[in-house]
Amino acid sequence: MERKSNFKFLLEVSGREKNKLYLAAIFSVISSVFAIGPYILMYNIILELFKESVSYEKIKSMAIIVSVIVVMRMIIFLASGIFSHVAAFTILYELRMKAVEHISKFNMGFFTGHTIGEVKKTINEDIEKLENFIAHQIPDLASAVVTPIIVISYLLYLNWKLALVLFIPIILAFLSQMAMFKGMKKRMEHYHELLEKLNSTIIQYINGMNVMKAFNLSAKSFKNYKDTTEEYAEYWIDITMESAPLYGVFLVLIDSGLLFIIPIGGIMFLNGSINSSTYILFLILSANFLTSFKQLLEFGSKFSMLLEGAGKVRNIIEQEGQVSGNRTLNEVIEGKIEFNNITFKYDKKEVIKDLSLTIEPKNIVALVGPSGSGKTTLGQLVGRFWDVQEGNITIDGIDIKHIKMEELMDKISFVFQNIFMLQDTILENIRMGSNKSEEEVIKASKKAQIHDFIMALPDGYNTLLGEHGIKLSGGEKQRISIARAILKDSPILILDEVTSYSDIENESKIQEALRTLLKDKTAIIIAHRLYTIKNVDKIVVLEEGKIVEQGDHNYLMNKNGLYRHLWDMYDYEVAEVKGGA
Ligand SMILES: Nc1ncnc2c1ncn2[C@@H]1O[C@H](COP(=O)(O)OP(=O)(O)OP(=O)(O)O)[C@@H](O)[C@H]1O
Repeated sequence: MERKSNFKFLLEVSGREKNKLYLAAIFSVISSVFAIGPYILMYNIILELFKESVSYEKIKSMAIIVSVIVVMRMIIFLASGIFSHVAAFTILYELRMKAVEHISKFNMGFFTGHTIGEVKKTINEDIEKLENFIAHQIPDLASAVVTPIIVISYLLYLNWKLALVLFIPIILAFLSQMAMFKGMKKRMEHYHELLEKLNSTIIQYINGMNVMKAFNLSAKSFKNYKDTTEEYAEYWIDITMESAPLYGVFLVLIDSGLLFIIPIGGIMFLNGSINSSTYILFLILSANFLTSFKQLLEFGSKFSMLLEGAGKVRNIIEQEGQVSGNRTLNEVIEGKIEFNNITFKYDKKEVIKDLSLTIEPKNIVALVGPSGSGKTTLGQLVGRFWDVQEGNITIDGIDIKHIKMEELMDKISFVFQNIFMLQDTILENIRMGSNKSEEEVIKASKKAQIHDFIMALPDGYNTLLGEHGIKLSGGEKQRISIARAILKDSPILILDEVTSYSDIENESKIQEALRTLLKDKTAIIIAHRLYTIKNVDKIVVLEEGKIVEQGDHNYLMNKNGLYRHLWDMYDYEVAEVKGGA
């Protein structure tokens, strides 16, 4: 069932460049027909040589025809390759763009359900395998089907009885192939699983190297990689051991065609049912016929591998993305956020439970609570990183699911702890694809307290970040990310407060930058350090996905509940640190 639809998908994908592919297939067939030409001429030359008076003129002209055919075949073969490759790379480009574009529509859930290794393998390797199918196998298949048909039809026409003899090795070889492919689909699925595992262990091993080194875990992780590589090697050894005998039988049977033709043809020749020329032609063409047939059967083995890969590509391309709403928002919005009886679970466990909360326009609300109480999740739900299962979230009374995704993203800025930097200049890292001018970027950077730092760099705003450029400290990245948000100037802000600052100077600069950023915005601060949120409009205390208290600092301190308890613990920790220092 799945196999069929994966095949359909392959045809559909290839169909986008069908004219080029038809041409490639036609040229490929012509080139294979031309490939038979030299055999026929060879046969005629042999016949000529057997004649009593050999005409060297005739042989010479046949030799010239053979060379012309060989050259023409080469040209036609090249043309077929050019058409199929142009088609393949056009399709591959489209598929890759589509896959990458489509991925951005998935909610974060997709990326927790699939490893980076898996996604990378699909976009790079599985799509690349389609190139093999489109550029090589479609034209090869066309000629592998057409050539044996032409040859066998001709042989049947010459002498159908002797031609039927050729079917004996074919039927036997076919049976051995069937035995070889039994359970192939399962094996191919296992092969792809192993390859993905191999990919993700490599990525994990390299990406996590610094953390693992710090914890002395690199040996363990290396062991994971080693084990997966071993498993992969064992898989191939098993497959080879299992299929090698059957493949050997297949090859022998296919090549045994002449074993049947020589004696049976010989007997027929001796009893006068065929003449010598027919006998010679059979000997020559049956070898050609069986080789093309071998190609056709071998195609089957590559094909099941390809279908499995095509299935993976489909999984990404046809995976339902997050449905964007179609409502647009006013240029200027109030920025009121309401959570109406929302319930959310990542998997089975409810992380947010029937929660309701209203955040008035331009108010700053801090979410506090023990680790794992759902603060980050609640913040991310506003940007539809995930969709709630029950209830709804509204902005100015409009359900966020109904708002156009681009509009929603335009109205919300996120400042996370884990800041992603593009491998680009600082200017572009602050601009983040917007068309804001350099002056505006500089203004935002000044407000974010990062301008002086940038100006002290050798290339200023044109300094490259990333692998080939400079590295930033955590606090500097934080200020760049604040500059991004100031420049974007969205009315709503979701801020995941950093847990620790590298130094006092950085800390005071970041606090100053945040004050500018938060001015006149509706903001949700996911708070980890209680003293930074003492003055916000409302503090919401979460525990196991529920609001247990809310109010301002003084109210909550007097209430003597969880908030007070968190403060007591916090004071104790701070005193400990100070005492220890
Ligand atoms: N991507 C995810 N997939 C599955 N479960 C998740 C995911 N992210 C968080 N969780 C779980 O959801 C719960 C709430 O997590 P969340 O990060 O929202 O809490 P938090 O209050 O922000 O915690 P912290 O203060 O430690 O950052 C936790 O039990 C966590 O394990």
